[in-house]
Amino acid sequence: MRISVLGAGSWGSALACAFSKVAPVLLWSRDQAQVFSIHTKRVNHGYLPDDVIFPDNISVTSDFSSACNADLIIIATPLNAVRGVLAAIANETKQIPDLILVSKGFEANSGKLSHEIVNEVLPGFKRFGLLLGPSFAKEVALQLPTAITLAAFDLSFAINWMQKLKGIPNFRIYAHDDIIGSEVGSAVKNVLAIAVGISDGMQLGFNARAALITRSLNELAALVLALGGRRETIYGLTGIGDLILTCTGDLSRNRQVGLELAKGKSIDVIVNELGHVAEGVLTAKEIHLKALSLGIDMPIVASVYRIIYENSDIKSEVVNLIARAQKTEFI
Ligand SMILES: NC(=O)C1=CN([C@@H]2O[C@H](COP(=O)(O)OP(=O)(O)OC[C@H]3O[C@@H](n4cnc5c(N)ncnc54)[C@H](O)[C@@H]3O)[C@@H](O)[C@H]2O)C=CC1
Ligand SMILES: O=C(CO)COP(=O)(O)O
Repeated sequence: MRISVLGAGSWGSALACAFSKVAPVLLWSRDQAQVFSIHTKRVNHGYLPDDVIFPDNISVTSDFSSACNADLIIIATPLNAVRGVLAAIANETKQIPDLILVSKGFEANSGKLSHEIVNEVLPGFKRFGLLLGPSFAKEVALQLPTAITLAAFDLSFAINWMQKLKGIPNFRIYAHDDIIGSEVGSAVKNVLAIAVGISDGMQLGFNARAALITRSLNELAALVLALGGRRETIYGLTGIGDLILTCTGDLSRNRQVGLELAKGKSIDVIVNELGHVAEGVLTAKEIHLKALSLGIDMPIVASVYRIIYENSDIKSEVVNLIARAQKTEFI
């Protein structure tokens, strides 16, 4: 079994390390200097801790063609690069290998989810799944216990790869067949983590954090159901699981964006300083527009949208959230 991972950022590198426990892995990066550095130093400085040493059965390449020659390709770029990567694979080979996508978000401008992008770029192609759930790259790379969901429209695809990837230490995969619910939860939680980061950064307290996470789950649930996901998925790893992780774990880049916004920094400065993708920034706009067009009430997402895109005052947004018209809890 040959596995290729496309994208040598934090998550692609962590997954390469994890999958190398069950098969040889070819890690592709578009950056030749990075390939040379990983090849010679066996670390991916700036993306994973320097004490994560790449095992010998991970090879690194900038040759896209050789990376397409695999039994399984993992696409681990930011979501907005997925369309181009899929097109490049289709351009490279007629025999497209099984694909697992791991990006979280809605595509900028189109508002599409990963599975919709696959359907557009590779019409009729069915052998793909999404690996999503609460999983900080650093902790996976350090082999700390992680449970994650592999969702596919065809459950047998997910079960097949769940079984083939068995044996990665401390990495437990659950198969699932609700791609839409899994994807939507994974995309929305990033925006909500920015909100919780703002609240924590403003030191609004533990009550506020609990309230925000709970009401966030309500918003996440509303969008999952409106877009055709299943209710049970909301309470799974890609729903509440990843929401809790990203809202409370300081390793989250999205939470960090919120913490920095609370200090009064501009979003451009924050994104520039971060040096890694925080999908919630672009996704906030897509989800806000989607909620408006579907008539779904998502006040926390709307606040994050206004703070990022309309330079709205953070303190006023907090006041407005609390002062919203009274309502029953579950309607
Ligand atoms: N870091 C994490 O803990 C986790 C990240 N994810 C998701 O994985 C995706 C990637 O995240 P990270 O690896 O953390 O981001 P990152 O910012 O650490 O790395 C992104 C990598 O993608 C590369 N890249 C960007 N555009 C590209 C393109 N057009 N073609 C080829 N390579 C390109 C960059 O050069 C960089 O190496 C995101 O959607 C994120 O939400 C999912 C689970 C965990
Ligand atoms: O998706 C993640 C963990 O499951 C990573 O979250 P961040 O992108 O906010 O770091």
